[in-house]
Amino acid sequence: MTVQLQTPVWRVLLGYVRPFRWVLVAGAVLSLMTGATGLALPLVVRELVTGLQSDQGVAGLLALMTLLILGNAAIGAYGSYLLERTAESVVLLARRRLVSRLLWLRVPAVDAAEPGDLMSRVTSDTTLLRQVTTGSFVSAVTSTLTLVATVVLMATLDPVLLVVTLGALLVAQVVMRLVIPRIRRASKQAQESVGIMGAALERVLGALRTVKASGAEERERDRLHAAAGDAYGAGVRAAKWEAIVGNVGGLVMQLAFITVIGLGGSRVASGAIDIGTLVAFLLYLIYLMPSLRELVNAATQYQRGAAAVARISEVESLPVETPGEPPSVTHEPASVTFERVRFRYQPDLPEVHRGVSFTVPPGGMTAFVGPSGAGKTTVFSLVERFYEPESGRVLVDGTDVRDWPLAGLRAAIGYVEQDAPVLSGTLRENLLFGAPAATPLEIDDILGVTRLSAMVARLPDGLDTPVGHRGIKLSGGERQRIAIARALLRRPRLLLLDEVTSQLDAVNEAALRATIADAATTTTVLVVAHRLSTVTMADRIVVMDAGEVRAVGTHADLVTGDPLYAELATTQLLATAHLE
Ligand SMILES: Nc1ncnc2c1ncn2[C@@H]1O[C@H](COP(=O)(O)OP(=O)(O)OP(=O)(O)O)[C@@H](O)[C@H]1O
Repeated sequence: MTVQLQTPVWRVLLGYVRPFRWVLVAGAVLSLMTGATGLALPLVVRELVTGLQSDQGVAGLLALMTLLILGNAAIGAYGSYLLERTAESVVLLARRRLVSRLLWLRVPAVDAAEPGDLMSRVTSDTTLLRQVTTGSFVSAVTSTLTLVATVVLMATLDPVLLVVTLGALLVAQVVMRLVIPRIRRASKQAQESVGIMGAALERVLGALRTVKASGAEERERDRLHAAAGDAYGAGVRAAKWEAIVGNVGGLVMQLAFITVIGLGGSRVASGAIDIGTLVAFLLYLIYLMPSLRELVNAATQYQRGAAAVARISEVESLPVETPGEPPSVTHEPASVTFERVRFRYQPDLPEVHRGVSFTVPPGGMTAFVGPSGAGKTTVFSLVERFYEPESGRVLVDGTDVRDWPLAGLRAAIGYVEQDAPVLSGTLRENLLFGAPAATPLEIDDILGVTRLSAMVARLPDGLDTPVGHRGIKLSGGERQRIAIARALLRRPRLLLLDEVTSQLDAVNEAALRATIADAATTTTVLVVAHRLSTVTMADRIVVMDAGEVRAVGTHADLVTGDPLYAELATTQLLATAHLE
């Protein structure tokens, strides 16, 4: 997925953080208070050292020190809890936003994406936002402030020693500038490899039987190992640069420490500063280190987060559907009209519909026949408005589908796809998927109609039996009938059945034909049919070939009137002769 981002990464990040700004400010203030109590300590120590030297009472100072230490710990703990909690909230927000986006993605965008990669963006990339929120934004602010305050306090103690310290800070800064872009690149690669792994996993686990039957386990393992290896390589590269940045910083500070001790010692000896001041200065130098480390950390976390944000924003910039008004409840059969519809799936692919026109009046049954690839399933996809025509119009009940509220349009339609998908969950969940408000009586009724009652009765848990991932525990015919039952339960105005009889045995097929005939009395039924027996009972047959409608008529009309149909009828449509 390569979508060019318009908004700079920090802006996108701020967008995620904005709802929590006040908690973050509170967390930052607490962090600063921790810093301030920490910074006050060396001053108290200096007084203590001076007090001890001159034999003054130091009980008060000791009590103040204890208070500062305890206060520092308590405020620090609460502050970091607040920040971590907020960071979790940012992740939650990002995940919810992504999920809300994903479910409404337009179908062409889904066609172009890898589900496993999309999944890794929701699960893995979002976790990186966690560190950015606390590790980056807040730390950057608080450690900068602490750093500045420390430096100011150091300046008041001894400007000469400060110059040495600033020199060290400058070196650390140069190193950071060199290394940080490399961390970002490595992080992006690591996240991309995780996405590739997700996609490869989804592909393999989704078709594990085929993988096994093809003996492809080892090859697929190698692909996955390679992706995992890439993620490892990129992760190690990032770790290497992070280690360099972190330790160069530490090294520079230690050198500064040694220099300050040497130089400071000689300044104490010459009487330029007293010993208490040197001790306090050294303590500040020690305090400087965590702030500096945090700043480096903030910068590296930001780079990691930036890589993740880029991947998250790519998903957020994909086109989504707007469901529109809630559907009105009517069950009248609907009409369907195609007016010179031209359509291609992608701009660089050939046309799949090359001026398709037909009209289906309300009610009755219409069969679509034609060679494989003629564009029959595409008719259904356009009626559902999964895609939009390049030119021409698709009308349902006389209204262009683009002018229908999407939710209303789809509520009017019951659609059984070619491979009749069943979702993991129980049978009941599958049946109620399209009609959550259906009553037990209606379910019973539909089970009878789709000849599922006997099968359900045989199951120990009846309707509450889990069907397995994609209904793997069901037979192909059972899956098809459940998909049909699910569509019928919606009491649709328009029923789209794509090759629903293909996997049924003769008895069930005859039963289903009766069901379809029954449905056609109250609903408009469109079927893509591969069985002659289904086609012959249709009120009208639309013969499609190479993206065009060749002929429309009844079986009797077409057998004599259309050579392609006559050929299909004798050679390609599956005849169930013994039942006819
Ligand atoms: N999502 C898609 N992206 C790109 N091309 C597609 C997509 N779906 C279908 N096609 C192409 O569009 C053409 C028509 O497909 P369609 O599924 O409408 O044919 P069909 O008549 O239903 O065929 P069959 O009887 O084999 O199911 C085919 O050449 C197919 O390769």
